[in-house]
Amino acid sequence: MLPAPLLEVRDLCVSFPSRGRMIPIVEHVSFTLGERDILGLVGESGSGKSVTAMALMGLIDSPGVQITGSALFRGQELVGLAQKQLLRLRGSEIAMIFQDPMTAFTPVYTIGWQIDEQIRAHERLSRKQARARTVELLADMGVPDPARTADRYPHQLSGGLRQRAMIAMALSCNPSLLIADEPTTALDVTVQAQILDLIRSLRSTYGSSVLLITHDMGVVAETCDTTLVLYSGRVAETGPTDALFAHPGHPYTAALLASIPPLDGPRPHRLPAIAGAPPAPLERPAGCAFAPRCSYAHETCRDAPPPLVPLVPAGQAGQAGQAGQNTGAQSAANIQQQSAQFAACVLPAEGTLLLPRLLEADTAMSSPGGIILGLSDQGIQPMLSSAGEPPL
Ligand SMILES: Nc1ncnc2c1ncn2[C@@H]1O[C@H](COP(=O)(O)OP(=O)(O)OP(=O)(O)O)[C@@H](O)[C@H]1O
Repeated sequence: MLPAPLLEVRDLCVSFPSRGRMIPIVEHVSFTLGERDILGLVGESGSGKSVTAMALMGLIDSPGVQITGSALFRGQELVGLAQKQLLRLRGSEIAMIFQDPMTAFTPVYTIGWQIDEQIRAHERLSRKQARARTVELLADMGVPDPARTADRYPHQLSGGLRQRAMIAMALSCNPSLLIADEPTTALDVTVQAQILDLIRSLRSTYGSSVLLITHDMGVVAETCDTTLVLYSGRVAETGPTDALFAHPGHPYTAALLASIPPLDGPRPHRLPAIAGAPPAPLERPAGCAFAPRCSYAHETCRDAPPPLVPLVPAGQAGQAGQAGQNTGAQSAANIQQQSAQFAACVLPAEGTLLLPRLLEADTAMSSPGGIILGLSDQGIQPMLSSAGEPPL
């Protein structure tokens, strides 16, 4: 039996009231974070990453905010949990770090004093014992001369050191879950790499899982086991980072990946940019929110949001079904018999892009080239070989 996940979020929706209407900022977000996993929540500015995290932490205190869905943390429901219980969870089981460490520290006390106090709020320790623990934590975070650094005020530290000190403070209560909201955005590249190393090491040294919020696909690639791509408040795609980078299933993910500078080979003069902008929450189309910017959009993409379906690279579709990884995968013939209309994924010949689309069976069968994966609510199977012939 698979171990229970640390955090299981289902159908999370967050809306804020404005001028007598509710504005849907986050819509039906679902994901699972395993023990000691690092999940990257990625998306452009305004896509709802922070709102998702703040909702999980119970940190949204806007009047009239509506949060629905479920977020089970070790089986305990976070949505609708009383502030008193949330407060107990925060700082003992769940901690959060932010882009700007100055939001975590007050400028008028030394960082050591502030971490000592955080420790003493959760453990019965003397000042001396708390300070010893603070120094140990700072040392673990790679802070040089931690005893002396503890006596410094936040403004006396460099950005990288302040970030390390903030992570030390967040870890002072040994949280099982660390939510890191853009923790490296304000840092230069070298320090950024060090902080990412540190975050990666937390699972082995502290046994923590991390929900890492970023708009940087490079950071995700280097750091996260699993990636969730958020677009305009909705999940575009989620999956193991390696698989998602190798076979992006959503054109938005593919476009984000195309905008990362290549590590080797000639650098393009200009990186491709995604034309247009995400829709405002009240102007989100009924269908896929990315459809207006998507050159692959099909008519049916505009009718309803594409369903999130389990995808496997075309070559592995049959094996996954046999191995039982693909929920109840069945033969293409069965799928054809059962569904006049089904979601299909078209994999172009070069094998780099899977496009989730809703297509009539006939349309899918007549699509030229590539492999077409037919989908019923039971699973996915190839409908055509790469030569365009039915595999049956
Ligand atoms: N308290 C609030 N009341 C109303 N709208 C809000 C509130 N907090 C956030 N929003 C709106 O929710 C949207 C998503 O914001 P959020 O901060 O989650 O985006 P993000 O993906 O984290 O972006 P960034 O990378 O820029 O931080 C924004 O349009 C923002 O204006």
